[in-house]
Amino acid sequence: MVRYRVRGGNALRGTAFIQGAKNAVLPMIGAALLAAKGRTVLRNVPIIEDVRRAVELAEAIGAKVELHEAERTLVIDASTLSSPVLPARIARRFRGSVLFVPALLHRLGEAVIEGVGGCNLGSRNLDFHYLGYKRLGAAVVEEDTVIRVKTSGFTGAKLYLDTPSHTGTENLIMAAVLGRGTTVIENAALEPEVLDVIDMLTRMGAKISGGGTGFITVEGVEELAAVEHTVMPDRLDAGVFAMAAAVTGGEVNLVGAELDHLGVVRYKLEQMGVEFASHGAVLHVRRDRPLRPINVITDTYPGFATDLQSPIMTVACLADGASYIHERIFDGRFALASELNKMGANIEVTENRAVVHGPTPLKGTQVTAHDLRSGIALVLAGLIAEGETVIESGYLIDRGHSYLAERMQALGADVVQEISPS
Ligand SMILES: CC(=O)N[C@H]1[C@@H](OP(=O)(O)OP(=O)(O)OC[C@H]2O[C@@H](n3ccc(=O)[nH]c3=O)[C@H](O)[C@@H]2O)O[C@H](CO)[C@@H](O)[C@@H]1O
Ligand SMILES: C=C(OP(=O)(O)O)C(=O)O
Repeated sequence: MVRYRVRGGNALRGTAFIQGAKNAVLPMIGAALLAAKGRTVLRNVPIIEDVRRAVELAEAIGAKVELHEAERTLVIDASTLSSPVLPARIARRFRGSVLFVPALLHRLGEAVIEGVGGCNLGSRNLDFHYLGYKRLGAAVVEEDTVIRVKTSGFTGAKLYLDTPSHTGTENLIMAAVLGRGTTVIENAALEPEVLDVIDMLTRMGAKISGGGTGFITVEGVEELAAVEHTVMPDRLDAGVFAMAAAVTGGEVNLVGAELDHLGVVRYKLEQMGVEFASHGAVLHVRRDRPLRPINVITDTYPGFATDLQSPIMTVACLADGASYIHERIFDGRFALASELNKMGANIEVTENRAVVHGPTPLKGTQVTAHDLRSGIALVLAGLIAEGETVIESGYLIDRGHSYLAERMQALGADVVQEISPS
């Protein structure tokens, strides 16, 4: 059992190093498995639980993987891929497991999906993935809780997504890259992580155009080579550290953070009174005035990232007036509200809308992280609460944020990770 203990009251000051992006490295591990020869080297890998699960899953299907934690480097040899089964005991622990399917289909002609994990945010369908595989020439059979996908080779087709799914776009691109002929994907996701994955696949030899336009064309190629690639910075980690400075009235330098990747999140924080200044690869963030309330509507990139909706709910608890939050991506992403209310917040939730009545002083208590981002949002609440906040399960936070306690402590925060036998 992992828990975080946070004692509030310190304004954060100093330098934080932004980790590599979870939502880029996971599809990149899936992409590395497409290379039948050679060794892929991924740099700037975040040392998070999801990466550890991805390593276990890659090993379970026969790849040889080395995770060099101190060097934040993964070395992947996928030439030995041998099993099409994505075992439930690993795959159900993280969402990124779904990104291994295209490589299994190309390399072994079959993928057996015993389950897919990820944050519990309401319905998280995969129909766009399966419909896409079918249009490209696969058979998809559902047997109880197991889904079997089989193909004797993909042929290019015209695909569309009802909404621009992040992993859906990545998976259909990875399905098309080694297919015969041309595939067009309409209404594709625009997230920076998707573009970084396209960049890596392109260097592997894939022919992909239109990334970032919503309309992607893929010309199939015969084979892909193993390459070295540096994972982009994690915009969600950067957003969280910016909000940690915001809630505590602090001033931090975020090394490696890209202001452009924050999209609308940047403008919403500025409206609240947070200041940003880019100095090359260092993003300076500070807040030295009362926070103003805000309206947030989550959307796909460059809209307000749903993964930062929970953290900004904590920031809104400090704002002088009522903030409105409309969650449009997931139908069950407000479990945080009742946890913040236990700490003294005043948040009303009606379906997918929340009103945060600020400012309310927060008091430390025992709270539950229902998912990764509600967990980190409770850490932010702990930073400004009176007394001690204890957050369980810390594992969910560790799924997506590396060395959290150490990086917070370097800024002067009192955050401790505690591991005890469960
Ligand atoms: C590993 C990873 O990259 N995770 C991210 C990814 O998740 P993920 O890729 O799972 O999220 P999607 O973009 O696919 O899902 C967004 C919405 O589309 C719906 N949908 C999606 C696919 C599908 O086939 N059918 C369907 O209806 C989902 O139910 C959900 O309501 O994007 C999310 C939205 O930015 C982020 O919160 C996650 O951090
Ligand atoms: C929803 C998230 O992740 P996943 O898709 O991996 O569950 C997240 O990172 O907030």
